[in-house]
Amino acid sequence: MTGQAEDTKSQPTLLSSKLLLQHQAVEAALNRHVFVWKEIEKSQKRGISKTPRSHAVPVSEIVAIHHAEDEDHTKSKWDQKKKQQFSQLFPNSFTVFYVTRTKHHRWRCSEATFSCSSPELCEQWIQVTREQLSLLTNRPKRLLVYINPFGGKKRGRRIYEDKVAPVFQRAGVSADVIVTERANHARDHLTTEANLDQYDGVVCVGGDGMFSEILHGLVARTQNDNKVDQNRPDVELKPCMLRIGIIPAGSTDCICFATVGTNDPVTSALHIIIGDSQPMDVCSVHHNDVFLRYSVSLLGYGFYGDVLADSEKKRWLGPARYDLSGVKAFLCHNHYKGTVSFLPAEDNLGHPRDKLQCRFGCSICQHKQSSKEKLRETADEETAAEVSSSSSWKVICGKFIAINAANMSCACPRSPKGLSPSAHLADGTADLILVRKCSRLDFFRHLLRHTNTDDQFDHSFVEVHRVKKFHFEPLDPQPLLLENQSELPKKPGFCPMSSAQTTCIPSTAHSSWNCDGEILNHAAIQVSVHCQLIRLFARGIEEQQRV
Ligand SMILES: CCCCCCCCCCCCC/C=C/[C@@H](O)[C@H](CO)NC(=O)CCCCCCCCCCCCCCC
Ligand SMILES: Nc1ncnc2c1ncn2[C@@H]1O[C@H](COP(=O)(O)OP(=O)(O)OP(=O)(O)O)[C@@H](O)[C@H]1O
Ligand SMILES: [Ca+2]
Repeated sequence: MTGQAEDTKSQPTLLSSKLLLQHQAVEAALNRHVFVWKEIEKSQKRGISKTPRSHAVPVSEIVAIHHAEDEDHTKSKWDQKKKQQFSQLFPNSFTVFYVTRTKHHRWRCSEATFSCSSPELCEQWIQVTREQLSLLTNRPKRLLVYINPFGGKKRGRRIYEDKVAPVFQRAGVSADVIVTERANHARDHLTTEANLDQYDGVVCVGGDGMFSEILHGLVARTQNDNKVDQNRPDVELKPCMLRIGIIPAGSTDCICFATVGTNDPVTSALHIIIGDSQPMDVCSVHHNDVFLRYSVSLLGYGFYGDVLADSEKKRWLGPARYDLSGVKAFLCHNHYKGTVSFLPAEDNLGHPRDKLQCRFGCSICQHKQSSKEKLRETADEETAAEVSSSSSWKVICGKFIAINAANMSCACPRSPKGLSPSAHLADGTADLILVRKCSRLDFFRHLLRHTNTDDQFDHSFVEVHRVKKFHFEPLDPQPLLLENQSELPKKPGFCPMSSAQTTCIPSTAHSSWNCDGEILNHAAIQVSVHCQLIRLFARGIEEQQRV
């Protein structure tokens, strides 16, 4: 039995009785925190006595409780029929649906059906359990769902209808669904139209691009409602009240993977139902005094900018476009001149190479949360100014193959540990990775380390800093105009001081920024990390799986 089951002893029991679980007599008990059932001593069979098994489910992980005969839309016709037959044999039965953990951080909705000795007892179990569930105020009741029908392998709608909607229905979560009709439909609807008062959360069904739409819509709406000007690079943004759920149906699903540990629609649906909450940092990106975009995962100039710029022309290839463009960018082996200046984070926020990974209940992110709250409570602006000026700006000038700012690990199926394995989801910092000009073989070694256990920062040409803000200036801020304009590359991605004089055209010495999978129009940018600006229906990656 788990530690939580031990809790039954210290908490007053709300209900306990003998029940039948698949012909096996059990002693079941419910208190505020846990529902436990224990087999009543089994009769000795052929002289072998079996140890009675017991099971404990935290109330916070109970999805729902229903009469066993209730219709269940998650079941096939065959299973429905079997259920009906069972209900005829055992009329006073109820089914408890609860979270179970399987391999690779996947969650599933399991069920156990208990038969009672009377209809009154059955009603009592259902009522008392539902009362306990209603006390869990963090659970959403009504959601606004946006589905991108064209994301990833174009299976968003099917994924939602087949895997997610039935589980929401079982849990009594209602959803207003909007299938998007164009890019930025979800963003615009959230920013100006949606009546958000009636919802407990917003869910996107799609990839990182779709998440980015929800992020931009929700953050813009919150700032507009609070009269905060997003164009001011130094402004303190208002945190968003509604949580965001991600049902993964995209090409990379990096944000889902790095906050849940897997890109599995049912797992995400269960995290939403039980009302998990994971705060997350958001980077604002400005060009001078003009707001460009927000980023939560990767801001990448050079290699990842070039990969993205090229991959946009190959959208028809689906998720494979990134691999093809990745190989192309690798072969081009471009490097770019520029100046990076950054404001380092305080020492107590760890270091990108300290091997302390951000996990469920991460102490670094929690510490940050409580100090942020304390600061808000005292409204002590002097202390705030002191904290933010505790370190000074550093400047690095050079030739870079890649400049990556990872606001979180960026773990994804392509790279399970991510671009910066020790980056934190909610610490108010990003890890700034500078990959200087090096040989193609060295860069290959560096890339390869994203897929194995070796340290990708352990190279002389790579440096990594934990930062709160950074600026980038390309060496030549004005794009160089060639005499013959037709010689200019169509996208800024493939260009410049290529050491591989293959198909790459020498030109402007500029790459472009990949901002969570969107190309930015400016190379010179100013970036600030806004600590815990949003919250997701997630809990971070769980350390040990209880299988
Ligand atoms: C030798 C194998 C090395 C493999 C190295 C893989 C490193 C992969 C790191 C992935 C980091 C993803 C960060 C997430 C960014 C998202 O906000 C964004 C939106 O979805 N996704 C992309 O921009 C999509 C970016 C996708 C980037 C894919 C890069 C693939 C590189 C392949 C290089 C192959 C060299 C082979 C030489 C023969
Ligand atoms: N109905 C629509 N028609 C066309 N584009 C759309 C529609 N709805 C959303 N989009 C856009 O499609 C883009 C890609 O969506 P999404 O992220 O879901 O899938 P993806 O293929 O995995 O892309 P990514 O690589 O960004 O994860 C998003 O930038 C979004 O703005
Ligand atoms: Ca962070």
